[in-house]
Amino acid sequence: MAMTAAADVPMPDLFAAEQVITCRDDRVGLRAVIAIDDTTLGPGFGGVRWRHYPSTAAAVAEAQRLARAMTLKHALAELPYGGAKSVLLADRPLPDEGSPARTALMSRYGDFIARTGGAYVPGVDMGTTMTDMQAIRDAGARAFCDDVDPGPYTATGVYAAMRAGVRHALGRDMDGVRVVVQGAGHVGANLARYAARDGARVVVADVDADRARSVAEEVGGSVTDPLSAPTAECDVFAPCAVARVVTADVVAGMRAKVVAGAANDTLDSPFVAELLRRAGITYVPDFIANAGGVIQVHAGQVGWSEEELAARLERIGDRVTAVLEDASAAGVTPVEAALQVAERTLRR
Ligand SMILES: NC(=O)c1ccc[n+]([C@@H]2O[C@H](COP(=O)([O-])OP(=O)(O)OC[C@H]3O[C@@H](n4cnc5c(N)ncnc54)[C@H](O)[C@@H]3O)[C@@H](O)[C@H]2O)c1
Repeated sequence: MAMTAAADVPMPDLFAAEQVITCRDDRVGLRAVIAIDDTTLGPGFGGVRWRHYPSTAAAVAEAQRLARAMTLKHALAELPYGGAKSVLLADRPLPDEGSPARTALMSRYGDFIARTGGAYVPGVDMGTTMTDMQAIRDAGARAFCDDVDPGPYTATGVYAAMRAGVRHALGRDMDGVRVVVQGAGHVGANLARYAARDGARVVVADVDADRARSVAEEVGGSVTDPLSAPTAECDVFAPCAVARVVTADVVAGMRAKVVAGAANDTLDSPFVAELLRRAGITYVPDFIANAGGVIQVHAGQVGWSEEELAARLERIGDRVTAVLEDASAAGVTPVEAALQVAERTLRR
């Protein structure tokens, strides 16, 4: 995810989402935007992001874009949730976690969320924590705040997606496949472990050199520098760090045959999907591959056993196979094929 403020943007079409709600309370320093993209499949579930935005328009645009992505993610993961997201505008330094000022702000935000009558269900996203969700819940709103790190579940789903991509593109299993993992964090480190366990040759890139080295040593792999990771010599590039790393320039120099990772918004623009297709590189859409975290949240809500959860995570691989086959048959990008599946699910 981009950590810098997005460039300023024009105010988006507010009617592109089912509902866009602004919330303000100067007494606690709250300014927020809730975007509920689509509730066809259920209540709009999506995290609360807290960061600085250059303008209200930029905040609304990000909330709407991320809410749409959640709609697609839930539809493709066959989860009974709609898509939503909210952003808190960090106009001044954030109160410390657990401080009375932060609790007051989150509690007030919980009042606003409760007013949606359950149409918006928040969870943790960049800048917010389980403690924040608890304060929102204490104010009477529904919020997902199980104290479980979703990273390993997301990694399990991404790995199922990667195996499906490799099978489709290269007709082989993971033994001996060269995988570059960009970002050795909660998802990437686990992904590296899973791939290495199956005999893949793993290369790790992270801006935190110590972290990259330690994960590489653990999995018997090697390290490459973060800047050249997307174009490194390999079979699979797995972006698990920041957004929009696959640009037109990267595609021109890319040597991987498969791109499969966790990073939301992996592609710099929709057209990059077409460039990848033309270059013969199989792109596994991020919003299918990285659904393991939300699947785990749902498992906690409905009480799935670990076995049931594991089976649901593996199903991500089946979905990837179906989408890649559809895309090949129709001569379209996997993103287009996936959007068609989502549209069919939403119109059912
Ligand atoms: N955690 C989840 O369950 C989950 C679910 C869906 C999507 N995602 C997405 O997956 C990605 C990884 O998530 P995470 O939870 O592992 O994050 P994380 O913060 O735990 O790890 C990210 C890692 O990337 C490294 N990094 C940052 N910038 C980098 C760069 N330019 N090049 C190389 N390394 C860089 C960081 O040092 C860190 O080690 C994010 O884009 C996130 O939005 C995560």
